[in-house]
Amino acid sequence: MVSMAKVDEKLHGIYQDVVKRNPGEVEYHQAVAEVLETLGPVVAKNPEYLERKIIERICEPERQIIFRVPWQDDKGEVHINRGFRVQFNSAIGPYKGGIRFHPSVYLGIIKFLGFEQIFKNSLTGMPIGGGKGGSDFDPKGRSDDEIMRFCQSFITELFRHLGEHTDVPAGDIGVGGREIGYMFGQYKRLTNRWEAGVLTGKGLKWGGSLVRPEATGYGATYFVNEALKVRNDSLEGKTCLVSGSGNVAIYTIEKIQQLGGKCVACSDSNGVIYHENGLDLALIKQLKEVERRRIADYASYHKDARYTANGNIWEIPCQVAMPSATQNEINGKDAAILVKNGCIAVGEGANMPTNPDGIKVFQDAKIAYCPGKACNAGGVATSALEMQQNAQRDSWTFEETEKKLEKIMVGIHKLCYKTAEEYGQAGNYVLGANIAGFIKVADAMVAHGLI
Ligand SMILES: NC(=O)C1=CN([C@@H]2O[C@H](COP(=O)(O)OP(=O)(O)OC[C@H]3O[C@@H](n4cnc5c(N)ncnc54)[C@H](OP(=O)(O)O)[C@@H]3O)[C@@H](O)[C@H]2O)C=CC1
Ligand SMILES: O=C(O)CCC(=O)C(=O)O
Repeated sequence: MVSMAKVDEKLHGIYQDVVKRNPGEVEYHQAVAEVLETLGPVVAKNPEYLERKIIERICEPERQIIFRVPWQDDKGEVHINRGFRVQFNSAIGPYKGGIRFHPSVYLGIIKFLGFEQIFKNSLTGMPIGGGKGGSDFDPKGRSDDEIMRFCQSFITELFRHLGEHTDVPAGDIGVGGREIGYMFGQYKRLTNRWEAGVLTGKGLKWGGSLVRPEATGYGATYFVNEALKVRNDSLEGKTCLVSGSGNVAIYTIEKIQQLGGKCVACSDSNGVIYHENGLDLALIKQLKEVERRRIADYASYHKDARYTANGNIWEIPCQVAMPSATQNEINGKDAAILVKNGCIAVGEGANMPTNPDGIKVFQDAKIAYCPGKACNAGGVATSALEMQQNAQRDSWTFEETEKKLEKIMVGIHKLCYKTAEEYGQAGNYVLGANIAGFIKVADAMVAHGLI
C-alpha cells in the first residue's frame, strides 16, 4: 500500500505530463483529469500499476492516424478534409468506437472520445478495446451523392488500418446507417472481402443487428431507471428533458415513454422545442430520420409547442435530464438551475456532456448522476452483440437482443454501484465507473508485459 499523498502527487504529475505532451487538446485533458481524480484509492492498493507505468501508458494512444480526405461536391468543386482514427487501447479486444463527422472535430475531440471508450467498453464486459475516429467534414446540407463520395474517400485511406480483429468502427455524431453503408461498400470493394465484423451499425439486410439503432438511448434509460430504483423510485410519471434530436435522443425519448415517463423538450444545434403535453415522437422521427429537417419545424405541426432559437433546454423544469447531444452542454450554472428546479437524476446519453463544474453541482446535491461512460454503454455493447451475430452468421430477434441489452445495462449499473460502495463512496457512479473500467484494462496490460 502506497500513501494516498504520494499517489495523489504521482497522479497529478501524470496529468501535468498529459497536458504538456498534448498541447491545446482541452477536451482530452478534461477527460483524463476526470478519470485520474478518481483512481487514487485503487492505485494505492495496487502499487504495481505505478511501477509498471500503467496509467502513463493508458494515457498514450497505441496509434494515431491522421490523413487527408479529398472529395468533390456535386458542382465538381474539390474539398479537402482531415480524417482521424485514434487506436487507443487494445488490451482487452480490438479497438472499438464510433466515427464522428462534425466541423468541430480535431485531434483533441477524437482523443477524449477514444479515452472514454477504453473504460466504457471495459464496463460492458465484452472483449472490446477503445478507439474513435472522425473528420471535420460537415454533412449538413450535403446530398446523398456527396456523402457517398466523402465516405468512400475516408475509407480509401482508413481501410488498411481496420479489420474485424483489429479495429471496428461504428457511428457517432453525423454518422448513421447511411454512412456506415457507404463505408462498408468501399471497404468490401478495396479488400475483396465480405467481412461483416469490420463495422457495426450495419443495415439489417446486410449483417446489422436489431436493436443497434435503439441501443444507446434504450440503454441510457435503463441505467437511469436502475439508479432510480436504488432510491425506491422509477421513471414512471417523471417529467424529462432530452437534449439533441439525433439517434441517441430519439431512442431515449422512446424508452422513457415506454417506461411511463413524459418527455417535454428536445433540441438541435439551432434551438429548443418545448411541448408541455409531451413530445410527438413519430413526428420527430419523420422530421429527423426521414426528412433530415430542423427541429424548429416541429412547432408548425403542433400549435401548443414552443420553439426557442438558441434556447437553453436546461432552464425547463424537470425531474430527469438526459443530455444526448454533445460534450460540455451542461455547465455549473445549468446544473444549478436543474437542481433548483427539482431534477433528481441526470443520465448522460452523450459523451462527457457535463463539464467539471456541473458534475460537482450534481454530486454535491446528491442527485443520481449517471456519467456517460457507464450510462451510454448500451450502444457499443450492442455493437459487440452485432459482432457476435456476425461471427456466428446468425441474427437474433428484437426481443432476444433487447433482453441482452437490458441485462448488460443492469449489470453495468450494479458493477458501478458496488465498486463505489466498496471504495467507501456509495452513489458515486463516476468513481465506480472509472475504477471498475480501469481495473480490467490495467490487469490485462500487466499480463501482456511491457508493450
Ligand atoms: N450513436 C451512438 O450509438 C452513440 C452516441 N453517443 C454520443 O451521443 C451523442 C449524440 O450522438 P448521436 O445521437 O449518435 O448523433 P446524431 O448526429 O444522431 O445527433 C446529434 C444531435 O445532437 C445535436 N448536436 C450535435 N452537436 C451539437 C452541438 N455542438 N451543439 C448543439 N447540438 C449539437 C445535433 O443537432 P444538429 O443536427 O443541429 O447538429 C443532433 O440533434 C454524442 O455525444 C455521441 O458521442 C454515445 C454512445 C453511443
Ligand atoms: O458502437 C460502437 O462501436 C461505438 C459507439 C460509440 O461511439 C460510443 O460509445 O461513444
